[in-house]
Amino acid sequence: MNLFEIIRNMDYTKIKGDTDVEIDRIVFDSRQVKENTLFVAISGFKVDGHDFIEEAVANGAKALVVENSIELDRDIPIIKVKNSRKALAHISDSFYNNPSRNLNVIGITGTNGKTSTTYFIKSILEEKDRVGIIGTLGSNIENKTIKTNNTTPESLHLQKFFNNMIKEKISNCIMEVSSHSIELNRVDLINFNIGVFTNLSAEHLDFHETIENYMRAKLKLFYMTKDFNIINSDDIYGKQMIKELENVDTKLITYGLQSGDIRAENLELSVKGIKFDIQTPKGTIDINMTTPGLFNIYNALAATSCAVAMGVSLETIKKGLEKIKGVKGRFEVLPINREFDVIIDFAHSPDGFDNVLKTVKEFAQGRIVTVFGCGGDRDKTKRPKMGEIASYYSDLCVLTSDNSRSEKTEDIIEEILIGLDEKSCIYEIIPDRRKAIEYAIKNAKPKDIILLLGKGHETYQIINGETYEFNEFKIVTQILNKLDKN
Ligand SMILES: CC(=O)N[C@H]1[C@@H](OP(=O)(O)OP(=O)(O)OC[C@H]2O[C@@H](n3ccc(=O)[nH]c3=O)[C@H](O)[C@@H]2O)O[C@H](CO)[C@@H](O)[C@@H]1O[C@H](C)C(=O)N[C@@H](C)C(=O)N[C@H](CCC(=O)O)C(=O)O
Repeated sequence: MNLFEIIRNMDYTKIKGDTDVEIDRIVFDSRQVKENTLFVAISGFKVDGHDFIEEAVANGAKALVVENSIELDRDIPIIKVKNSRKALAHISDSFYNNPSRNLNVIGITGTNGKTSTTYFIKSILEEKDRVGIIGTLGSNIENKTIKTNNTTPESLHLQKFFNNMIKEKISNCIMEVSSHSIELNRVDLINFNIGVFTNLSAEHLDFHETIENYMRAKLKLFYMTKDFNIINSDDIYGKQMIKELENVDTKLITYGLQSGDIRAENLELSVKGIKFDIQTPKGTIDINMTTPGLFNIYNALAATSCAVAMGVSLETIKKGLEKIKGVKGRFEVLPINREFDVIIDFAHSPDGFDNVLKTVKEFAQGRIVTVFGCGGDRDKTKRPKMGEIASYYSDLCVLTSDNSRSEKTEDIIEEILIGLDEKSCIYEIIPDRRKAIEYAIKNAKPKDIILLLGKGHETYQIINGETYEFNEFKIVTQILNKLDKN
C-alpha cells in the first residue's frame, strides 16, 4: 500500500521526504523490520522505540513514524507526530482497510469477569454464527489460538486480527478491552457496536493513580460504541457511568440482581452450579448452569443483555449458557462423589482469594478448609494479606507450599502467619503440599468444602529451585484411592 494513502487522514506535525513509497509491512519493533517496512517508534515504559531507529533503518526500514526529533543521515521519509501510539492505531486501521467496520465488534471492560463474559457471549452467538475472540487467552477463531502479550494487544495486532477474522468470514468479534489499552490508544478507531461494563474495583492504580481515573478510562469505551451500551447497574461505578452517559445517543441496556432491564431472580447457588431465572423485555428464561458462583450469574446477565440487544432468541440464549463448562483449574469442582467437595482454583493473590472464598461462602453448608501457600521470589506483601483473607472465610487453613522457588517454604509460611487471624480460624502447617492435601481429605467431614488454592491448571511445583511434577487433580484421586483401600 502507498505510504501517502496510509497516512492520508492522519494528524502529523511534519513530513520529511517523499511519501510516494510502497509499504508491505508495519512494525513497532525494530527486530521485526524487513524490506518495505514502515517502522513506528513508540515511547515505551521500560525502553523507548526511538532508541532503535538506527537498528530499524539498518534492517531495511523504508519509512519512519516518530514522536521525537531525530537525526538521520539516510534519505527515507520521516513522519513526525504528536503521539505515535495514536498514529500507530490510525496507520494500522488504514493499512488493513478499516476492518472493524465489517465486523460486529463487542468490547467488554471491567475489573473482573471480562474473560468469562467473553466466552459466555461466544457460547450463545456461536449457536448461529462464527465468532472470533481477542483477550487474555489470546486471539481465537474456533480451534486456532494465537497467544498475545496483552489482554488487549497493541493496535497493529488488533487490526491484523480483525483482518484475519474477515478473511475467515467471521461476523462477530468479542474482545476484552483493558483500561490500559484505552489510555494507550490501542483501541482507537475501532468501530465498537456494543460495549459491556462488568464491574470496577481498585486495581491497576500504579498506572491510573486514582480509581476515578480508572473509571474514566473505562468510560471512554462507551463514548466509542455505535449501537448499545450494556452496564451492570448493581455496581456502584456502573450507576455513575449510567448517569455520565445520559446524553449519549447509543442505546443503554442495564442488568443486575437489584436493578436493571435484564434481571436475575429466584437464585439457587450450590457447589454444583447455579439455577436462576432471567427476566428480559422479551420474556423469562430459566437457566441451569454447571459453573458455580454468584459472579457467574452476573456474567450470564451481561452475555444475555448482549444477545438480547442483537435480537438473539431466548431459546438460543438458554442453550448457549447451559452448555458452558468451567475452565480447567478455575473454580473446578472435582467429580469425586463423596460427602464433601474438593475445589481447585488458580487464585494466588489477595484479590483472587477474596473472590473465590466469598463465592464458596455463598453456598457452603459445612466447613471451609483452605489449603494454600504463597509463591517464593515474588511480591512478599501479598503473603500476610492472603493469610488474613483465608482465615476470615475459612474454618481451617492448611498452610503449605506453592512454588517456593529459591525461598524456604517455612519462611514463606511465617509471613502468611503474620496476617492470619487465629481467632477466626484454626490452622495447621504442613509444608509438603501432597501431605497437606492428604491431611485435609483424611479429616474431611460431611458437607465440608476443601479448597486447593494457587496451582490451578499447573502440573508442577518449584521447590528449592527444582521443578517437580505436581498434578493436583491426579494427587486428589490417588489420595482418595489410597483411603478407599485402607
Ligand atoms: C505498561 C505497558 O502497557 N507496557 C506495554 C508497552 O511496553 P513498553 O512500553 O515497556 O515496551 P517495551 O517492550 O519496553 O519497548 C518499547 C518499544 O520499543 C520497541 N523495541 C524494544 C526493543 C528492541 O530491541 N526494539 C524495539 O523496537 C518495542 O517494540 C516497543 O515498541 O508496550 C508493549 C508493546 O505493546 C506491551 O506489550 C507492554 O505491555 C506490558 C507487557 C504489560 O504488562 N502491560 C500491562 C500493564 C497491560 O497492558 N495490561 C492490560 C491488562 C490489564 C488487565 O485487565 O488485567 C492489557 O491489556 O494487557
